[in-house]
Amino acid sequence: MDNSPFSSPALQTVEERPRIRFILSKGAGKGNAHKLAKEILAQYPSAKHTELGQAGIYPSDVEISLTRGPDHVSQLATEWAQMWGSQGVCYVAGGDGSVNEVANALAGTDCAFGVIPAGTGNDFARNLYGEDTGYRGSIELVAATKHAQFGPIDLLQVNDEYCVNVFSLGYDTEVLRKAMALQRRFRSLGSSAYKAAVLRTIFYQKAIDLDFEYQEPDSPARSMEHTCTVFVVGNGRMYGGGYRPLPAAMLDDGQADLLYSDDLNLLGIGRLLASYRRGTHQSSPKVHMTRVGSVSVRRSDGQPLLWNIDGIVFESDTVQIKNIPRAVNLARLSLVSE
Ligand SMILES: Nc1ncnc2c1ncn2[C@@H]1O[C@H](COP(=O)(O)OP(=O)(O)OP(=O)(O)O)[C@@H](O)[C@H]1O
Repeated sequence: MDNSPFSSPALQTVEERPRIRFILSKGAGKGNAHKLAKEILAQYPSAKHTELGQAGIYPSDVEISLTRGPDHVSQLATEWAQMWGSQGVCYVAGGDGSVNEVANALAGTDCAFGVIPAGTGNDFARNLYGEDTGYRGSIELVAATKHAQFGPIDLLQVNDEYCVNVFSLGYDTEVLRKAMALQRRFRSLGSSAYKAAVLRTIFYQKAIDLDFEYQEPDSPARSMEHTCTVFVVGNGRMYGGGYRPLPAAMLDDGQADLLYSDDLNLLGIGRLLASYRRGTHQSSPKVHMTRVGSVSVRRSDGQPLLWNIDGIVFESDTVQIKNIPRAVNLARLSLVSE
């Protein structure tokens, strides 16, 4: 795969993980879960539909489970891990929130997970498969599960949660919060909600005075006081529906990528967003990037900090981030067109 987000080759083949559960997240994207279930049955005619609490009741290697409530993604994954351990894999069809929930449920277990993009932004999936694959691509990926390979990836531990893709704070998170509110009102907006949200937050305060400390590999910890408009840490490369703040991040290299910017005015933010697309922001003197094993950050004024992991918003006084190498096993799927 060109521009691969993996630094090491896969370790396992599909024969070693024959027990498959497709978890179809009904809260994600444009609500294609039922359509996708039919496509899975076309690929795996002996697959059985099961609900939470019914794992393994049929003698079938492949189960299709539609979520019936907000906690079902993680509960269905936990149940599968408990039942099949190192023989198991959960493919989650959903967006970044659903992927985050599966990764949190399976971190530290032997069960693997894979991703069939079916959300709105699908930023984690874009790391894996290039630009948004669309519905047709998702169908191809269902077929590709028959040739999956598996390898461990890192997760960020952010306070008490795991992050599979990207952590960011401040103005980014305000944009995200607005975009989510717009998507709830107008589901058909899809990822255009992020652009609309940038326009709606144009007069918000964009820079925050931060106190932070980070640890680069084999170096003493560095402490900083800095006014930042953008502050991003991740193992994934993209956020916000395809913006690419961390273009060189690897999912499995044992380190996270950190980007922080200086205080940017409106024009500076516009330039940064445009150069994210091209990956040219790395040469800007207003943008600082490095690789880290851990980061801690808080607002200099002691106020609570607004932050998000994988598009899920949180608020806390301080944030402790630690990269956990090889924390969970991921299925690597190849699109035919790659
Ligand atoms: N049946 C359900 N009822 C209510 N919530 C559900 C149900 N099934 C799944 N969910 C929740 O809906 C949320 C869907 O968010 P997700 O991030 O996956 O999709 P998205 O917001 O469309 O995509 P993205 O984050 O990539 O923009 C998840 O938190 C998931 O747990």
